Amino acid sequence: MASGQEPALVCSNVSRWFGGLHALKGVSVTIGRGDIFGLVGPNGSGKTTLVNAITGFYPPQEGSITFEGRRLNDLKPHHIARCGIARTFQNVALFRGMTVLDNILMGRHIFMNPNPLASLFYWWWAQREEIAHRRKVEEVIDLLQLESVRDEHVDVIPLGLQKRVELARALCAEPRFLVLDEPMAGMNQEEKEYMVRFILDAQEALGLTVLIIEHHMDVVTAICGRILVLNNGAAIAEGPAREAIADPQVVEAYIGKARDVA
Ligand SMILES: Nc1ncnc2c1ncn2[C@@H]1O[C@H](COP(=O)(O)OP(=O)(O)OP(=O)(O)O)[C@@H](O)[C@H]1O
Repeated sequence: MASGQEPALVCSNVSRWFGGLHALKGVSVTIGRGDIFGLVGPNGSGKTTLVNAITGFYPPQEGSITFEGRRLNDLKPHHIARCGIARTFQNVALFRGMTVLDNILMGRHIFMNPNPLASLFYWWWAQREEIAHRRKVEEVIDLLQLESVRDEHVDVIPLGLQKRVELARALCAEPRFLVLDEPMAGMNQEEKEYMVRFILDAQEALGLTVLIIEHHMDVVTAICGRILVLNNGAAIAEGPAREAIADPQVVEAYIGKARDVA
């Protein structure tokens, strides 16, 4: 984090085990407000596990995670979402059989307060709430240029667009901190370039802090200020993207994995 910058998220000595597997080994990192921060490492190095710890899916068993000064360790994922953290998933996790519009609208669920009695007596209030949700959804559809597919079923649109719909759904939760788990996975070059543009546009327009897991190093160096590199659950390098990627330990971690696979 740059000196004088305010921290958004602080992980201190975060550890997580799955049975006998030590998947995160005392990882510490501070992410500054407004940064696009990269999380990098070979397959199985613990990137998604760290994201799952931050978002409450698999809370850390040791260490602490704070967001804007508030401890997240004991909060459920939906409470963490209400604190202002939204995420997308490594494998597209959209509601099949539903349209693009309905999927994006689901991003508003953290603000919905389903109380049938209140809705009956205060129909005008419920209606006003519905209009506010729709307005936010339309804003995001505009920002991510999804107008032409809004009424399509998500099952029939290309993967690149499905990933953009997931991003739209996350943005509808009005996060201040956005976690993207491999948003470019499976995309061709053109789709990747579009996605990079939309992430940068969203970050700038909405003043977000972004944590992004990414395997494409060209993307990492293009959009991330700082990165953390994990290997076998441990942090092996942290710093400005180009410098950290060139660190001999990082080069060895990637070459070592390639050797194991060959
Ligand atoms: N829910 C789980 N139950 C058991 N083991 C898990 C679970 N989640 C992750 N792991 C294990 O923890 C280790 C780290 O996995 P993780 O998914 O965090 O790696 P990653 O760096 O995100 O990998 P990739 O780049 O392949 O997505 C792996 O050995 C994985 O098999």
